[in-house]
Amino acid sequence: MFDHIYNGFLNQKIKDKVIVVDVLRASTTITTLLSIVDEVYITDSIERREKGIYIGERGGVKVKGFDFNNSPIEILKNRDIIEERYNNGEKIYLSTTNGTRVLRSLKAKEIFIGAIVNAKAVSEVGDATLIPCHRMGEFAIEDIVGCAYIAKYWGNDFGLANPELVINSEAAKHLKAIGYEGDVYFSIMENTYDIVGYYIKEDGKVVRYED
Ligand SMILES: O=C(O)[C@H](CS(=O)(=O)O)OP(=O)(O)O
Ligand SMILES: [Mg+2]
Repeated sequence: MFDHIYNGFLNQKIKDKVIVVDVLRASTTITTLLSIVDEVYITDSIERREKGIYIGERGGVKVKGFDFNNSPIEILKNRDIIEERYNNGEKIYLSTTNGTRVLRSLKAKEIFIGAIVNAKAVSEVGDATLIPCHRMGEFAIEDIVGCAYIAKYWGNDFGLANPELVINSEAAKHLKAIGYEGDVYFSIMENTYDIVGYYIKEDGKVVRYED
């Protein structure tokens, strides 16, 4: 059933508006960051090129030399220092294994960031194509579930808006194995935020969407 749905996502017509969904954890992290700062730069590099706050991971493990992992809980635990450094002029850079690479490669007129933590808010951007991210090139059930949570507000969740599917996903098992179980439970807390990230491709950054 899931392959059929995933292929359905892959074969859908890309509308002017797309919603990129990476529940574990890039979309959840970006939405969390936008509750603290006004913009998040998206990069696929793991180098520290200029002064700034570098956040990211490869395979779930914080990049050596980065400040924080792609972890919403780690970010909230450090929100004061992030806010202080950001207010002192440092940019925030996010680089993750899957989600930020999908963002940088996607071509669409308007690109929004969707997750379970902002499902209702992002569903209100209007008629959009849901783009579930992969996980290292493989099908990621947690991202299909995230799309279902958003589609629920359009009238049909395909019976997939089920947090157990996220908790029991391979990505969640991996995060639990490397000590980030808290992020899994944080990521399934529906509508924690009414913030929607909007990716300005030409600037390489995500800002809060103001409709
Ligand atoms: O950091 C994450 O949760 C994942 C990497 S993995 O799937 O845990 O290896 O990256 P993301 O780009 O957020 O899917
Ligand atoms: Mg992911």
